[in-house]
Amino acid sequence: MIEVQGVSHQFAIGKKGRERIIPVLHQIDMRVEQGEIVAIVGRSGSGKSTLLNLISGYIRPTLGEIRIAGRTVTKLSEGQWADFRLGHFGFMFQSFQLIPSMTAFENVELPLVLKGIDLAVRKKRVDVLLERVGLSDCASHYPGELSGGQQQRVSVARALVLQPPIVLADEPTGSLDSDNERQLLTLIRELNRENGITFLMITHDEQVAEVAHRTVLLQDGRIRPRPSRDGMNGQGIPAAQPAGWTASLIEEGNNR
Ligand SMILES: Nc1ncnc2c1ncn2[C@@H]1O[C@H](COP(=O)(O)OP(=O)(O)OP(=O)(O)O)[C@@H](O)[C@H]1O
Repeated sequence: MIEVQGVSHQFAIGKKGRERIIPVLHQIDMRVEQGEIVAIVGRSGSGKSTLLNLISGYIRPTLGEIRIAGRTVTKLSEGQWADFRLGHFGFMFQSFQLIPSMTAFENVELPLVLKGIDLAVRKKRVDVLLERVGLSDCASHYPGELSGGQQQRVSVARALVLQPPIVLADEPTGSLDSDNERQLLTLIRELNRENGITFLMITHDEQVAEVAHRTVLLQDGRIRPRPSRDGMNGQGIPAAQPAGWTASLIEEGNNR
């Protein structure tokens, strides 16, 4: 599903002609199978966000190739990337990134509006998702009227509204207390199991890493083997057979 092959990345900072080169990632090879939950862990500055930004096409690798769902995305133009992102990724962030002047319903609906989806379909999809994340009663609330855990669940619903096969998450539980963190992790596991969604998550948090099928450790821009719970080296644990999007979350009958 996601294949990173021989990817290296360096940033150039400073004035043109007098740039300083900062090598960040070195020869990264990584595969994420459909239906896996994979956690990327590593110390601050080890290159986790850079790797996620490369996979989501916000930056291009200095060297190497990335394939997602069989497509070589490192060759896409900016415009093609924008379309590809909409069709393949949902995003979750530590800071939720909800729009404060929009209700929970409108925040979740926004990607559908941007995609030009019809009002009746939008309403049905948003209602189903808000119910799925346990927030039907809060549809008309503004983010400022919701707890941190509820805001993060709105952002999960928004990440899923275009039915992406992959969710990329950067410290998704970073600003949650332990109860809300537990609830969110349970939700992620259920969404993975019931709908076959692939999750690739950056985390500093062992609890988050524990819901993952496996963990990838980045150290100084290189992938290091990290023992997994069953004693394998963290690469290649077979993914659970995903049920697919049509299973239970969205029941419109016209999905992938
Ligand atoms: N746009 C940029 N320009 C120059 N250097 C950058 C840029 N983005 C990241 N870096 C550098 O790349 C290195 C890796 O940063 P990155 O954000 O990928 O690490 P990280 O593992 O995600 O860290 P953290 O856990 O603190 O978020 C750091 O030394 C950082 O300063």
